[in-house]
Amino acid sequence: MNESQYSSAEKQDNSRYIAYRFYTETIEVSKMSALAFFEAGEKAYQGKRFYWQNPEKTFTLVGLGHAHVLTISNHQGRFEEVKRNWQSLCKQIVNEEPSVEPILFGGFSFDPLNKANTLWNKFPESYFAVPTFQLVIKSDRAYVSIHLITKEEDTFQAFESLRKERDKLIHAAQVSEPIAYKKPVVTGREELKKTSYLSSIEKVTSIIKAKQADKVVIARVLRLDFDKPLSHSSALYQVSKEQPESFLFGLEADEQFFFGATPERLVKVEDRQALSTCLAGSIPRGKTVEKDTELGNELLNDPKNRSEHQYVVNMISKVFAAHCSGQFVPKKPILMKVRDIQHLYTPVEGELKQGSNLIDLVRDLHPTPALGGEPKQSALSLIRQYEPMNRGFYAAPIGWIDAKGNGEFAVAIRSALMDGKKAYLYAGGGIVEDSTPESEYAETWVKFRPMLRALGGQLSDES
Ligand SMILES: C=C(O[C@H]1C=CC=C(C(=O)O)[C@@H]1O)C(=O)O
Ligand SMILES: [Mg+2]
Repeated sequence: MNESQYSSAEKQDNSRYIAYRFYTETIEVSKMSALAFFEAGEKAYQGKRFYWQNPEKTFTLVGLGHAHVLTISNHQGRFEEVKRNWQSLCKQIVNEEPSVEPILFGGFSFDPLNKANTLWNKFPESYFAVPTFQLVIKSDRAYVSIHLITKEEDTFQAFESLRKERDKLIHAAQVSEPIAYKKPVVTGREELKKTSYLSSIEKVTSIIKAKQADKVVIARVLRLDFDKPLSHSSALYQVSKEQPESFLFGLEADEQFFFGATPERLVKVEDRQALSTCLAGSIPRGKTVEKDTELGNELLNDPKNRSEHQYVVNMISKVFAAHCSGQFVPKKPILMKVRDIQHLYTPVEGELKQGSNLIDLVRDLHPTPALGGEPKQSALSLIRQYEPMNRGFYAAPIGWIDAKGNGEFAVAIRSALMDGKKAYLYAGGGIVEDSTPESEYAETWVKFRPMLRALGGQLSDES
């Protein structure tokens, strides 16, 4: 990404935004396919698009073009800066009561202090954008907004041409034929640094046994090669078919594309009600109802998985106690079943205290011990030391916040980075005292499955 194209938030103080005016205009349109709208922006906005849909499918969001970008490289204050910059920008919104709130979408990298070689060269360590064209589909109604953030006083011409462009995009999305996406053709598949991954589990397990940490999540990468570059809308389409009951997300940074279908919510805030998800502890689905129930019960009663899970519950409860009142945490986990895997699941709820907001929760929750470990700082430094890669945005917070402070962030797992004719798939697992490299390795295969099927990368003996 060419830095000079973007305003670096490091240089921005609040006063800087006073010169800006933030114009927004929304129209309601006939319901259309969100993916068709994303696809309609392929030529003009590739590299500057995003896609989001919640698991309930009650909220879909697509962004085309950048009305404003926040890239932050001050890793210590990155959450604060995003929060402050977004709040300042929202103060410049010209419209009194926009019918749809403008939205900031993006994410934070997993660990900006990890200096290992990175594949994520187009992704800044914090990367958020206000889209030029924003499609929101909620309660079965569709809205398209134009956002224009400018210092110019006279916006008449600029707005007129944006309206023309908006109408073209809507038309293209509404009249397009349903796209018959084909499965990509995989020409190669490689497990990167498999030996280092296996030995890092052994090493970390012995560190945990020596009581130097309680839990550490270790992950690995699988590379797929294709005969030609994949279209990003096709990648989203394929993965949505493989794991429909998840958050579906996609974020472009120039020619790189990060996407996935994750079952894990980091945190959602709606009218000051906060909701987080403890999701850790895994077992495959059974082929029959009986086998599936048996495996589910095994997971619910397995001490290793219950301990993996409990670290997450304790940590999220602590963060909620600091930011919320009236928090509710069920005493025992239940099962979350997605297509290939069952997880232990505990929802945590509370009401935001005065002075706390969504980004504060993201800052303090990330990474939960479902992705980092316990204690947090020791786990992060063990990951830096032993995990043979740079996670980039894998396992990191990705999501949106609107001008009223409502929004939702997911944990970007079950995901892949697409880069031309290559895709890098990520999966990991929680290492506790009684983990073994073989069973963790097997667990990552189950986690890779939906993405592998989506991209046509499974071998013939893998379902
Ligand atoms: C780290 C991943 O999953 C986390 C989320 C749910 C269950 C997990 C587990 O059982 O190990 C992991 O903590 C991943 O999918 O890459
Ligand atoms: Mg696990």
